Amino acid sequence: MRTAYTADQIRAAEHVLMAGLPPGTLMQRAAAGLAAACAGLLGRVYGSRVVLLVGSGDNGGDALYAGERLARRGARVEAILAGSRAHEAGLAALLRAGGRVAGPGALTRADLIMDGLVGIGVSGALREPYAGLAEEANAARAPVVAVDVPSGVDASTGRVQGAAVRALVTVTMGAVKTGLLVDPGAGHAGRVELVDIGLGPCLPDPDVAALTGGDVDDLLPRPGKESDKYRRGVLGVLAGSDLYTGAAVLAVGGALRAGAGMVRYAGPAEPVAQVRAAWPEAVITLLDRPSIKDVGRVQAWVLGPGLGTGDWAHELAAQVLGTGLPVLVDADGLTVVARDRSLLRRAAPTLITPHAGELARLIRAERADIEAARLQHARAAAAELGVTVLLKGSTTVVAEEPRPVRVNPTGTSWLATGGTGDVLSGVAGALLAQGLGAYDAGSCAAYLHGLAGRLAADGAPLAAADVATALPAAFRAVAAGGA
Ligand SMILES: NC(=O)C1=CN([C@@H]2O[C@H](COP(=O)(O)OP(=O)(O)OC[C@H]3O[C@@H](n4cnc5c(N)ncnc54)[C@H](OP(=O)(O)O)[C@@H]3O)[C@@H](O)[C@H]2O)[C@@H](O)CC1
Ligand SMILES: [K+]
Repeated sequence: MRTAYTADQIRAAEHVLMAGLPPGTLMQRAAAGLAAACAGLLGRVYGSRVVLLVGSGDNGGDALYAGERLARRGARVEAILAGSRAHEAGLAALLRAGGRVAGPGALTRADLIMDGLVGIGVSGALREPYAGLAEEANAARAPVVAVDVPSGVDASTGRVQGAAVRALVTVTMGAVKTGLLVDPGAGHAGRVELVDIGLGPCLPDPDVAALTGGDVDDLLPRPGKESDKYRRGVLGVLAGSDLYTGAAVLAVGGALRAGAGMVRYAGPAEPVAQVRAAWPEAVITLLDRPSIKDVGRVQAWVLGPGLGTGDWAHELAAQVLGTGLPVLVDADGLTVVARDRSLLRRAAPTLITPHAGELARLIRAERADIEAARLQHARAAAAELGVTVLLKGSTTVVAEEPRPVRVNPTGTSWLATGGTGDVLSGVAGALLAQGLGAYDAGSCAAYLHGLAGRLAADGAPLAAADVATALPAAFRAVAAGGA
């Protein structure tokens, strides 16, 4: 499990750790790790040109001391001082080692740029000249190594207001910051390398966590010798309408490929015909009225993809949400519950899987605000609605009170295409039916779906059905430890 922390959590932990150490110890540990990461990127340090962007705080201090170390190994190190002051001892050390102070023009001749403008001490959008320097660094040909966080990214949330550095690598000190795992910040951070400065024992419970392939493998239910199709978990899928048939096919496909012992599909004639043709494995109930009475026993429900939003959908929603079983609500199901949020008041687990627009309707917020601050909104929605929230998008996050938000590390932009959400709902529903809690089912499903998306896309556009087809490969990659 990869864990991450807010700026306040890091500061508090640093405070405790620093109290027992000689002054400057942590910054030297940080600088040593930073210099080693830069040396690794440069390959040959001697003679290379390193340009430091140095802000007025300790983030600049880290850069100056790392610059000193590289200068002692023969690099030509130049520091651009962005603030009215700079870390005094750090600057003196750099100058003693042969480094010098330069103007912004130095950026064009750099082999490597170190971004030490601001770290966890930033507040608000970057001011000038910091903002302009961030943009010049982004435009330069040299790779950028961000110190602790890319300047302009909020370390606690991943929010970006205005200009922000785009790094190839972010070398982060002591612990990963939440903003490095959540877009848009994650998109600016590049590869995140953690420098151990001894903070571990001082850290509180994490703010967010990201599953690894190994974690997913540990969480996934495996059929045992005693398993039969009923004991492995039966999923009921209420999806599709005479107008939208594809959603039903994709949701059932996702569920069948995600290990459900059996998938029961119930719907009107058109999607029934399509599901029957695509998935002879599914057990089908043709509905001539909105009732789950004749569907048979299930361990969990998926409600919503392509279901429509009229009385039919509302009646089915009321019935499944009235059961004591886990229910996943997606797509049209979300529109129905947004109109009548009392449907979500229930004791059994409920996993909702909105994208930003659907969540906006549910919690009466603006879509743009949700996209800019995904974590906070997912968390707030989970608390307000009393459900587990899987918020889909550039970074998919899973929030459930009172646990750390799970941030999904897999995925590809190619997944932003119609129907992939239907596959995801089938996968998560199948995991619910197999007995995983909503939090684990949601985060494992997001991981596997994102990985299947990557495998299916492989650098080219994909169709949602390809994601379902790639699911077995994703399961195998996780089991083999290769994901
Ligand atoms: N503590 C530790 O033990 C360790 C800390 N470490 C390192 O220290 C970093 C934190 O250092 P920090 O607290 O000095 O804050 P930092 O990120 O440099 O920024 C503050 C400065 O930025 C400025 N500024 C603020 N907002 C701005 C804006 N919008 N636009 C422009 N400028 C803005 C603000 O200027 P002012 O407003 O005061 O003029 C202030 O001077 C941390 O990320 C890590 O790298 C490591 O060495 C490990 C040990
Ligand atoms: K920085």
